[in-house]
Amino acid sequence: MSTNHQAYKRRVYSACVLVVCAAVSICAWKVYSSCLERENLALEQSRSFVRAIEAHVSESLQLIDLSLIGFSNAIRLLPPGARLDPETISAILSSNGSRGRTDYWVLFLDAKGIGVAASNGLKVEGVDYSDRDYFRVHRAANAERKMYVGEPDLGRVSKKRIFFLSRRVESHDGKFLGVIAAPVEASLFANMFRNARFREDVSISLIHQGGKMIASAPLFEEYFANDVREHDANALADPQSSGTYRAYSNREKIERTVSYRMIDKLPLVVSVGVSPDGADKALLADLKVNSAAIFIVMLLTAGIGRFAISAADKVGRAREALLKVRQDIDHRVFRRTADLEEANLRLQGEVEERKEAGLRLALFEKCLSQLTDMVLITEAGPLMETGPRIIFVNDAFERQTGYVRQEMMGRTPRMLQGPRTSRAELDRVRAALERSEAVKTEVVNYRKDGSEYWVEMEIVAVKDAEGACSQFVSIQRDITERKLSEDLIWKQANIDALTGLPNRNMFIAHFGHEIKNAARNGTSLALMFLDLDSFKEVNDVYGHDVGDLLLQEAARRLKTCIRDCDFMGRIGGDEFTILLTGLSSYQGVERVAEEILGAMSRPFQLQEESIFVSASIGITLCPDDASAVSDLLKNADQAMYVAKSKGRNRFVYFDHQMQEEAQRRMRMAGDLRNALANGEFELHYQPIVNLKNGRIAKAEALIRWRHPQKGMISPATFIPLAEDTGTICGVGNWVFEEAVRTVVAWRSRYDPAFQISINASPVQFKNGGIPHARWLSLLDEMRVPGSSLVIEITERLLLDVEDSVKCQLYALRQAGMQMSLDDFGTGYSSLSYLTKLNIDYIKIDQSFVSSLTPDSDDMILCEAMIAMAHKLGLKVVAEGIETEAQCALLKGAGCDYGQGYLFSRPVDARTFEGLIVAHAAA
Ligand SMILES: Nc1nc2c(ncn2[C@@H]2O[C@H](COP(=O)(O)OP(=O)(O)OP(=O)(O)O)[C@@H](O)[C@H]2O)c(=O)[nH]1
Repeated sequence: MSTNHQAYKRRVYSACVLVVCAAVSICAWKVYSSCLERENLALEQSRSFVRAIEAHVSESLQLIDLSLIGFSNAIRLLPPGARLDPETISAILSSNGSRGRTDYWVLFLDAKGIGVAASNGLKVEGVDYSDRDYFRVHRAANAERKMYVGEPDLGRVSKKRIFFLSRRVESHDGKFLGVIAAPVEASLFANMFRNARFREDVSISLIHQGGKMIASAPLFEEYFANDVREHDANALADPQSSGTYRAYSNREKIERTVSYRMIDKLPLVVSVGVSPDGADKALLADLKVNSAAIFIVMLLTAGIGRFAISAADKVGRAREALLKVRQDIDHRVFRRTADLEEANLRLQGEVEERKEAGLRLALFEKCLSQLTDMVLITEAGPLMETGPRIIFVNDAFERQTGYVRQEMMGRTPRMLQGPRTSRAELDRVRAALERSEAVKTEVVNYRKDGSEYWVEMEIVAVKDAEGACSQFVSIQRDITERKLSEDLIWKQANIDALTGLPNRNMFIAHFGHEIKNAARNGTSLALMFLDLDSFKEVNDVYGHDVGDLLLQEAARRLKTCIRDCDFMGRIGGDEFTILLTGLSSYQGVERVAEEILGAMSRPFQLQEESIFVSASIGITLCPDDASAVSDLLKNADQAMYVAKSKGRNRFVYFDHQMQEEAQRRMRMAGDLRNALANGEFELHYQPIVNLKNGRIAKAEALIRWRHPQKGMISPATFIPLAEDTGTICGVGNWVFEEAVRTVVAWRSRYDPAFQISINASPVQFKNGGIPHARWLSLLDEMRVPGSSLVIEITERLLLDVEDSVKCQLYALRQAGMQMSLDDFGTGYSSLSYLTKLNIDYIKIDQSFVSSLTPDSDDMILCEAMIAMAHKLGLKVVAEGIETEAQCALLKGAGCDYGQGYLFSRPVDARTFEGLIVAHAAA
């Protein structure tokens, strides 16, 4: 049973209880109100009744009074002197209306109260009525001329229960004639009262004010003429008014509510009593009726309630069943509606989608046709055997390939592939597509006309609703230009343009791979570092173009000496590296090195010239010597450097002493960089003597390095290092400044024309150049002319002379400085440079002087060089003069100046000054 139904039942119970309570309350209220009502009604009835009785009695008595008035007037109007005898009075009384009436009659009493006659023939004549109250009242002198009602009593003649109405009869002159009285039968009113009672308990009374009962119902006979003053005291106490009081009748054993009323202007009281018992009975009857009604109502309520509950139970069950059915129906309807709405939405969505799809398709087609990228769509057909069939290509695809669409439909993308299309890339693409994965690639494709182009393509798998791959979409872009430029950039970065060999970058990268491969395979490698010997001279003598050709030819020859699996590159000007790979032993290495030396030593036939060069090779072994690219390259370089130093045209294996030597050089290079700042350099001076007069005319400044730990280090050791490391520029500047300061001092002290020669390295002219502005400003500052200095340059500088070098030499000469060509005769000096560069002095190398004897070749060469120099206007300085004989021979040959141990070793400045002084004194 549902909670609703329980609630309903509770409501029914409550309603029943309410109905019963209401019925009981209504009945109680009804009883109570009817009780009140009845009492009020009884009271009201008694009041109305008493008024009606009063009216009736009053009216009846007024009628009788009218008779009395009539008789009275008739007697008064009798002629004066007429006798009031019984005949006359009887005549008067009989002529009027009272005759024949039974309820009252009229009698006349004379002035003495003796009966004269009666209207009904009653024998009252001579009966004394003078004791009657009414007679006494009327006879009194001050008697009022109005009707008087006498007390009830039994009639003296009639013997009836009567009371008297009477009037005083006077003569026309006011003389008392007697009393006209009308005895009225009380039963007349008693009967009327009896008939008027509406209930058994009701009592009606007419009481004389004197206290005697005139008429009553019930118990008329019993109460007549009884003094009821005690009983009806309330009514008689206030004769002017009306009212109500409670009275108890001992005789009837009943209590009544009595309403009384005084009859207007008469000494009579009418009272009507109503017993509350009567009302109680009625109330009881009402109660019974009401109780019965309540009982019936309760029964009915219970019945209805029970019926309602059982009906409600049924209704509840039916309602629940209905509710369930309804809920079920509602649920179904709801679901159905939802399904329908969903289906409707779906349908609408589908319609919209189709519309959109149509629009999209049109848009896509438009976009695809206008796209600059190529689009190719294939079915997701067999990838391995025939390849997927083409089902769509866009306009860009047609333009790019030269095929029209119809030619491509149904065929496979293989029609675009060719010999340079990477198989490996295609395999990778195919593998990805078989997994339905998107894939990107760059491949070479071929147009209809056979020309190739690079494409960058991204292929994605189009999947159907079940996730199965249905098509492949390939978006392609022509990247030929990018590839070409990438290729070019790559080549520029990796390939030596002159020889087509891998350059330093590529060689190093490949070298790294080979080291890994060798480590993996357990094989060894041999690295050769090859530098052509004196290749610079080839350039110098035959020109750069010939040098290029020679390098190309050298590369070709080298290739013939190595296997396909070996790898070689050009890593510098005339430097080649050769990597012998997959070696199980080093036995073949030497043979290859010798073969290379042989190939290089064969003459190079270039531009109808036979040119001879050789090569120096440094060899290092991996993993025996090292396993890192940089270490191996360094090793081979060091070994090559040693091969050079051992006289060139040879190969040298790397050993660890070389490494130590290299490290020593590295340390020294570091020390060299600090030496300048630490003031570790000194200038020593060697005199240059004027051979004609024997005086010290000049001094060559020679640098010395006083190392704090290693002591004095020779320039032959550190100058090449300074040149290699670039510190030579700083060192050269220091030398210049120091020489200027010295020459200033010595010029002022000893010889205003004194000159100091300083050596300038070719590297100084190349690396940043000579800071001639700084040098000249120093000369200005020191107030010394440029001519106080001689710059000694080597033939190397002249051989490699470039415009920038020429400019610098020119600038120095412009400042007044003189030029001296050092080591003259040992190199490939071009004599034309001597005049072009305004050389002032040539210094004959000491190698010509050291073994100088008369008629020797060196003597002839020296004489030739001196003669040539003089012819060109140059002065000659002979170096390395150690003996007087040498000095004499050179002097005899016309040499201008001499320098050597014969005169002095290089000495410090202070000692040199001593030499000047001594020479001057000598
Ligand atoms: N023709 C030509 N010469 C080059 C090229 N690259 C560098 N050189 C020159 O090759 C020469 C290399 O000289 P080095 O190896 O230092 O000296 P070298 O004359 O060979 O003397 P050693 O090596 O000491 O035997 C320099 O003169 C460069 O200017 C090039 O591509 N073509």
